[in-house]
Amino acid sequence: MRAPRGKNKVNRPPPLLRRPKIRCPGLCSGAHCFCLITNRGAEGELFCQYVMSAPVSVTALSAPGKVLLTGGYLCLDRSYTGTVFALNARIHVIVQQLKRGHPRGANAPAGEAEAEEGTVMVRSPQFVDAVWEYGVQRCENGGGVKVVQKGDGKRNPFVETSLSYALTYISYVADSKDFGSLSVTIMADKDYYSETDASKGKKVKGRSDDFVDFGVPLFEAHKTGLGSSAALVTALVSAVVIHRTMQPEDLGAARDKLHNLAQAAHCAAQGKVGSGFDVASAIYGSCLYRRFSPEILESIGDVGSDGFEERLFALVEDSDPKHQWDTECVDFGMQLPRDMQLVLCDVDCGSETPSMVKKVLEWKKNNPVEATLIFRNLQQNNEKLRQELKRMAQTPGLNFDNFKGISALIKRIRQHIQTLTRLTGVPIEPRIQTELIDSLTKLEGVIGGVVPGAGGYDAIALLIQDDPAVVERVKAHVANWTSKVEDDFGGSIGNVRLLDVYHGSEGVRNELVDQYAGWIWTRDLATQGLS
Ligand SMILES: Nc1ncnc2c1ncn2[C@@H]1O[C@H](COP(=O)(O)OP(=O)(O)O)[C@@H](O)[C@H]1O
Ligand SMILES: C[C@@](O)(CCOP(=O)(O)OP(=O)(O)O)CC(=O)O
Repeated sequence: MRAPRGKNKVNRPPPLLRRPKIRCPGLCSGAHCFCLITNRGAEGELFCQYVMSAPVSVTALSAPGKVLLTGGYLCLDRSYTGTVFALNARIHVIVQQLKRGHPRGANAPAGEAEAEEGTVMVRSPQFVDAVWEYGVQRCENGGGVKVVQKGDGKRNPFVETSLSYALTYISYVADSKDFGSLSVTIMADKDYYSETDASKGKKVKGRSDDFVDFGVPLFEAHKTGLGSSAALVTALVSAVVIHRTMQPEDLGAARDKLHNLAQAAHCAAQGKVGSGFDVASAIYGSCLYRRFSPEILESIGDVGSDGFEERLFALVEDSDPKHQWDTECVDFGMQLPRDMQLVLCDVDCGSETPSMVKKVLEWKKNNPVEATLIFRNLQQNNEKLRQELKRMAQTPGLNFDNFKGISALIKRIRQHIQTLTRLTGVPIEPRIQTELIDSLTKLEGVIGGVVPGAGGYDAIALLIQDDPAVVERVKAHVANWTSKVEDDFGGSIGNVRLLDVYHGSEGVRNELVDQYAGWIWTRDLATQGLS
């Protein structure tokens, strides 16, 4: 079914005043010195507005990061499941419609005539030089809509693919290829990346301190492994689709289609079909996840190939009887039991998931009997743990003293993971992680801990009593942590620190724009009654 075309949600503001050209000290990091200064900050400093045009409507939403508590490797196979928890760390995307047909005029670089028809300007203002400008290209023979990066800056495949997929879908649904120009701002909660000197720095007057300035280029930032790309792709495709074809209140009803679109875009950007648990939790929130059959995405082809838009439309609408979506997200939005909290400990070390996955799958293929035995054992215990958590979440009046069964189940799961580590020769739970989890588990108030997802030298997940004193105890324990064992894979642990991240439960959701004050064009939004 074709959805109605988007409507402007607010009245257009009066045209911007043109001012003399000055290098911008602010939001765009000076990268766009062709822009005209139009805004004054709280201390009288001038900020640019990219001057292409004035924002006329805005859509803001966010999607959560994830932690795959159990089911790493298993959930790549539809015979098994994974329990994924959404986190309260979220990636936000704000889409602003820019005034139509407004050329970049005298400031436009030569040879960019097509930019005047449709430009997408994407910024991640928490990072240095994180600005990507795209022209919108219509492809022949139903090949869809492709965004083409201008300039020779480092590409961002996740942003680029999400935009191409979202615009292709919209143009087909709305039967129009006319998007005007869009500005997209990406904001990430601070715990997606390790701290930097800048992120620990002082608050900037007039700018919301819900978000921090990392002060480094994005590609130098050290990820903490919360699933930034899946949350980003999910928030970005959802924001663009909602912005152009729906109203924010349609988000709930559109979830399944947005899930299909985000899975397709994320796989294309990654260049591989993963289990998709991260995109699913970004859309639906915490859930028991069973993956989709990988064949569903195999025949989609590339943006620009003949008939791509029709194939993408059928995929998103789930209208191809030969390739029907079979993702299962059960109990989505599930909660933890009362008096229980989930926290993550960053070990400042990160692992290479793709090669670990490849090696485990190779081992599984070469050792089918052993692999089935251990995967089944793991699945059974993972399922027991999930059922127990669910039962406790639904039982009133429980507290920490009731969590002994959970501790025992986690221990058993870890024994199987340690066996898998030994058999595969892949550092899923390497010895230095075992040492850290074991020592944390002995602390009063800690229920248990696991290496989530693919494991490796990534952050560990702890279930603890929901009490600030326990958080302080864990923090004190890991401060100045040094390993006393020799690692079986030669790994080492850097700074261990408790991330300020908890269970969040909720999937993609609409956001209010006032929380982005100082990061987006709030002055204009305020005059439009939006902030
Ligand atoms: N704040 C951001 N702004 C723009 N792009 C981002 C941002 N955060 C992440 N990305 C994109 O996601 C990529 C990281 O994805 P990936 O390596 O799969 O890590 P993760 O495990 O966190 O998903 C980055 O290289 C970048 O392309
Ligand atoms: C191995 C896996 O089953 C789980 C990987 O989980 P992680 O949370 O480790 O993933 P990344 O965000 O890619 O680092 C692969 C999958 O399911 O896709």
